[in-house]
This record gives sequence, structure tokens and C-alpha cells, in this order.
Amino acid sequence: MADSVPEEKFSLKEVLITFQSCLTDNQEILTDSYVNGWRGLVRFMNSLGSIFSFISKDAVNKIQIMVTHRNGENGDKYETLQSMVKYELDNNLVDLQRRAEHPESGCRTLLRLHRALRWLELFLEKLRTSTEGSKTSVMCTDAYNDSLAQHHAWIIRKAATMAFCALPGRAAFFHTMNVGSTEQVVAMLGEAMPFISKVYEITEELYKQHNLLELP
Ligand SMILES: CCCCCCCCCCCCC/C=C/[C@@H](O)[C@H](COP(=O)(O)O)NC(=O)CCCCCCCCCCCCCCC
Repeated sequence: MADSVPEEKFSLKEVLITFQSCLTDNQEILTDSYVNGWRGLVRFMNSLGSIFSFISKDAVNKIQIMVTHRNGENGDKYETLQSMVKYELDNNLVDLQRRAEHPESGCRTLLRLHRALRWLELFLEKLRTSTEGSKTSVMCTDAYNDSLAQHHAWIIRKAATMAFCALPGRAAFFHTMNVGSTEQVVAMLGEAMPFISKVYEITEELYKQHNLLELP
């Protein structure tokens, strides 16, 4: 009986749309929705194979750090990225020069996810405008080189670019997204991307204002 219930089919559409629910009316970003968006992305990445598990582990670790802040006694201070930045800065909870007393601050952890969101934005735009002959591994590598790679050590860059070569081709990749036909994938990306870009821009501006873009 219960064990014959099929697992609900996973669609990337719901995941990407999660980023829409990050934004409050006054343009703040809700931490829980942001973290949930990443959870869904990691779930999708896991479905692409174990070669990505070293990336997945790091992302899960960062998601967990954010969840721990959110569930802690000052969890309400972490409701939005804006309130988190204010709370951690006002209370000297961020290592500004080098990692020391606060190696797992919300600000530095979120910054890593924020940088990865830029990679996602670039990669999705490439997927959206790609043609039948486009290679996912090339699109992914180009997006990575134009974003996250600048913040990674040589060995990480090497491992990441090797893993990208194992990405399925465009048709199989779109199929794994489970959104429907190519036209439906393209339409869905067009719908979701403005929210992802908005979330990225607002976070970038917040971190810039507080001089937090290079946190160790
Ligand atoms: C679909 C293929 C997946 C491509 C993923 C692209 C991102 C590549 C990131 C490589 C990170 C390697 C692991 C180590 C990272 C850390 O060194 C590094 C720095 O952290 P630290 O300062 O604490 O040391 N961490 C980071 O930069 C954070 C990386 C977070 C990566 C999250 C990736 C999730 C990918 C989700 C894929 C969804 C694809 C959807 C497309 C339709």
C-alpha cells in the first residue's frame, strides 16, 4: 500500500519560481525562501549524478549554517537578508578582515550563495537563448568563468570544470528539468529569470552598501 505511492515528480519550475517568493512588498529578501530555493537547486543537481556531490556537499553545508541561524535564539533577526546584515554588523558578529571568531556568520555564508546565484543567472540565460547544437558543459563553464571562478582556488576551479564535462547534453538536461517541451522550458526560464535577477541585484546592493562583498 503505502510503499507503492510513487514519489512526486520533481520539476525545476517550482524551484525557480521559489525565488519570486523571496521578495517582500518593500523589496526585502526572505531568508527562508532564499534557502528553500537553494535546497531545490541542490536536489536537482544531485539528480545529475554523484560527480557533483562535492559541490552539493558545500552547498548543503552553507544551507545548514543559514538554517541553524534561523532556528537559533536570535532566529527572528535572520528573517530577511536585510535584518541579518543589520543584526550581525550591529553586534560585531562578522569577521571583516580574516576568518576568526565568526567563521560561520550569516553574512559570509550568504555571500557564497549570492555569488553562486550570479552563476545561476548567467547559466539560465545561456540555456534560455541556446539552440539545439549548444553544449550545456560549455554554457556552464562560461557562466562559471564569468562569475564564481574568480572567487575559487585553482584546485576547485579545476574540479568544477571537470565535473561540468559530465553534464548531460541540452536535450537530456531539459528533460531532467521536467518542465515539458523545449518551448515550455524556454518560457519558464523567461518567467523565472527576472525574479532571480532582482534577488541578485538587491542582495548585491545591500552587500555593496555595507562593504561586505569581499568577506573572508
Ligand atoms: C548543473 C551543474 C552544477 C554546476 C554548479 C556550479 C557551481 C560550481 C561551484 C563549485 C563549488 C565547489 C565546492 C567548493 C566550494 C567552496 O570552496 C566555495 C567557497 O566557500 P568557502 O569560502 O566557505 O570555502 N563555495 C562556494 O562558492 C559556494 C558554492 C555553492 C554552489 C551551489 C551550486 C548549486 C548548483 C545548483 C544547480 C542547479 C542548476 C539548475 C539549472 C537549470
